[in-house]
Amino acid sequence: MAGLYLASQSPRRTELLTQVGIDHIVVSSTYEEANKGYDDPIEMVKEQALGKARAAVGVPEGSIVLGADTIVVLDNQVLGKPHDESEARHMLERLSGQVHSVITGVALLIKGQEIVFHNETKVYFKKLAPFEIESYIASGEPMDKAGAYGIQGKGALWVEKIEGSYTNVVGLPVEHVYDELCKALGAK
Ligand SMILES: Cc1cn([C@H]2C[C@H](O)[C@@H](COP(=O)(O)OP(=O)(O)OP(=O)(O)O)O2)c(=O)[nH]c1=O
Repeated sequence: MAGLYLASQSPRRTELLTQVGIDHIVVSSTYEEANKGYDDPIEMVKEQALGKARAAVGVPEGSIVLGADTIVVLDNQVLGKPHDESEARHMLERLSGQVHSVITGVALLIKGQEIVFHNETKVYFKKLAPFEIESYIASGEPMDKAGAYGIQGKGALWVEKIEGSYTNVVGLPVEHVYDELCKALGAK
């Protein structure tokens, strides 16, 4: 397989690819995310993923490039990464006791094609007490994560159940990525 370049600074995405044995090289992307101006959250994450992949830096000709973008959607409203603690508090208060979707858009640039898809997981959140929200924010965990929580960390305490892919919530639906890679490479 041609080399796979992951255009992402998310530690979770490289960990997930490593976990399942997909060799890759992490590179940066010059793409600037803009979460505004989209009516459809799915179109938004797909566009952002494609933008990140297209703007990958230092990728040799003929390589495979992967870009991804993850958001939380509650009542048709997009929750990205909180800018500060008060935004994180507000997000967690809104998620408390509710069901939301985590949507990841993925773009694969492979053999001259742009393959773009998404994956959606429903997450059922427990009701959070104010002291739980405060101690969670004080832990620092919410700050670099869409929706201000990490299911792979202390945020696991707030999740009652999920419907769909777990890895998708963490930031990259690796089983879906693997299927698309196999299809594109004619391996399956
Ligand atoms: C909901 C959820 C999100 N997240 C993370 C995954 C993503 O890293 C982040 C969403 O932000 P993204 O903008 O998708 O990604 P990023 O800025 O971290 O990295 P890059 O743009 O360079 O690819 O939220 C978790 O780690 N756990 C969770 O449970």
